[in-house]
Amino acid sequence: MANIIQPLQHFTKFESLNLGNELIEKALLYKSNPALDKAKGAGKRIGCIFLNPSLRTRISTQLAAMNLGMEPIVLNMDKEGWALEMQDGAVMNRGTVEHIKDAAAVLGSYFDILAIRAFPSLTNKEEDTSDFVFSQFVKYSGVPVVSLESATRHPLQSLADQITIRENWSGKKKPKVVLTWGPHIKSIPHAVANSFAEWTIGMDHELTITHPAGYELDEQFTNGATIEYNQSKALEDADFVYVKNWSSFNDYGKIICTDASWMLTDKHLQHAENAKVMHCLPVRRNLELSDEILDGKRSLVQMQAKNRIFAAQAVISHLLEQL
Ligand SMILES: NCCC[C@H](NC(=O)CCC(=O)O)C(=O)O
Ligand SMILES: NC(=O)OP(=O)(O)O
Repeated sequence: MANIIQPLQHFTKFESLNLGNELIEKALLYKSNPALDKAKGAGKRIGCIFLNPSLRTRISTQLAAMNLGMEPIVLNMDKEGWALEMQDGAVMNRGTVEHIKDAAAVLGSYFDILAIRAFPSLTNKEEDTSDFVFSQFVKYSGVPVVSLESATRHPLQSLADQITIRENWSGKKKPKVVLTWGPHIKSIPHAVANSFAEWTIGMDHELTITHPAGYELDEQFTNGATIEYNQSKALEDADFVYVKNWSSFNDYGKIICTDASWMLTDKHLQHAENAKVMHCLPVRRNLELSDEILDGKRSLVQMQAKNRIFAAQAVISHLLEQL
């Protein structure tokens, strides 16, 4: 394949329009021929470390690595690893068994690339917004690190989402993309919403974000988007509607609205006839998003999930070129 345009040390966030386009094109090439670079990662290993549950990210990242001839090894660190100590200088005379600086350095010595999932606590805003846990792995492992969803971002999901938008848009104008908050019963992280906004704006689409008052996201991710508190107004003439719950960012981690009328149904899209609907999954059916939408023609959710393989393959391939 062609030489890389923009080098990348770690894959943790949106970097540039150029790199975004390069990764989307690479992913689409892999989608049409998954075995295109099947010898590229021969003799190399990727460690996929999960501190939280996962279906798509866990499997798609392994498939992506295998398509490149790499060997993936998964560690469910939350269940199978030792309890990790994160604080520098801690006297470890309580529950934690192993310091992150020791564990991350060991993992770095075992693998050529590390991939880490580390969700936020949703109770400690400062630690979460600085991506403290994820950053410790980056700091101490000494190898390229891929985010499998950190406290603040989910870039492999966002890349798969942008690939899906690219495949489903042939209009001449910029597509109108709407990110709409949907109800949920639990406190949910901001990472998917932050990252989707960051990538959608970065890829130069028109983004409108709609949510109840009090659900404003961290502005560093939404600068450049239109914020519209009236959901029906926001949805008018939408080309893509991304549904996602997140907890309050200002009143950190709190649920401040449970209004069921925010759940997206076909009726909400009466002024957006051609709108396609997206969700990262897992989705709480008939709470966040109705069955009629998820099982209907508008839904892109299965395509998004499939594209996770090729998003990961493009990213791992890019990193392999720099090893
Ligand atoms: N990785 C994709 C989404 C992960 C997470 N969802 C969740 O925690 C759902 C949990 C539940 O529905 O009980 C989120 O939205 O950030
Ligand atoms: N969309 C997504 O990241 O799914 P998992 O949490 O199942 O990996």
